[in-house]
Amino acid sequence: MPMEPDAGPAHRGPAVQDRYPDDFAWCYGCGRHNPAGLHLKTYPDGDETVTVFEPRPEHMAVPGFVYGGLIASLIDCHSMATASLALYRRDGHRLGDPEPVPRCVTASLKVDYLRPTPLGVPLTVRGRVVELGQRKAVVESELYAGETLCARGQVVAVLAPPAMTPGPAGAERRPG
Ligand SMILES: CCCCC/C=C\C/C=C\C/C=C\C/C=C\CCCC(=O)SCCNC(=O)CCNC(=O)[C@H](O)C(C)(C)COP(=O)(O)OP(=O)(O)OC[C@H]1O[C@@H](n2cnc3c(N)ncnc32)[C@H](O)[C@@H]1OP(=O)(O)O
Repeated sequence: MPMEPDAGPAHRGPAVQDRYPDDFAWCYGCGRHNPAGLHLKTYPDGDETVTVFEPRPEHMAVPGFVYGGLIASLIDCHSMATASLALYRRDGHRLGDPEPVPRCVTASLKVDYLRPTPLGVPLTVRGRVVELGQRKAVVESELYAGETLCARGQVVAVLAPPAMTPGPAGAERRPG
């Protein structure tokens, strides 16, 4: 069966973050060029998106449990990618097209921590767009440890305005 270019991880298609423009691929949470970053990867899954990330021991809040700031980062980056993909598709593209995926910035990030999130297991975040505007998307993302819903985020993403140009090239883009 031919591989669908817009398919999820089971189909080994590109992640949204693989298709961001190079200048906008330095984010700590998901930038493919940031050697010290988390390298989160978001894949389409029907009308939703999915990512899987296994926190490392240093991501702890207290022994055995994940730091809430990390959870917020996963929800943030996954929701930004979910919004970017929705705007890309709205413009008639499919992931895998040669045009880069547009970049969004976080206007608002709200996280509800519903249950303690255990360390030592992969976390799955599923996202979906609940409102799509011309330059804005509202995304809801849910974070699971196994079958347990541990956190829920509501995120407002705004397309980076064309006037927003990246900072100067050089050392400040190359941490460490
Ligand atoms: C890194 C960000 C800043 C650096 C900029 C320089 C260059 C970068 C260029 C592109 C970005 C590339 C890569 C980004 C990398 C990583 C991203 C990962 C995620 C992050 O780590 S990113 C950092 C934290 N992020 C910020 O640093 C944003 C600071 N901020 C702003 O730059 C403005 O604030 C902005 C652009 C968000 C909006 O400003 P704006 O003037 O363009 O748009 P406007 O006000 O018209 O809002 C349009 C619609 O969004 C709604 N809206 C706005 N704010 C809202 C809020 N707080 N709550 C609910 N809704 C809100 C309005 O209600 C309206 O909705 P509606 O269309 O329905 O009326």
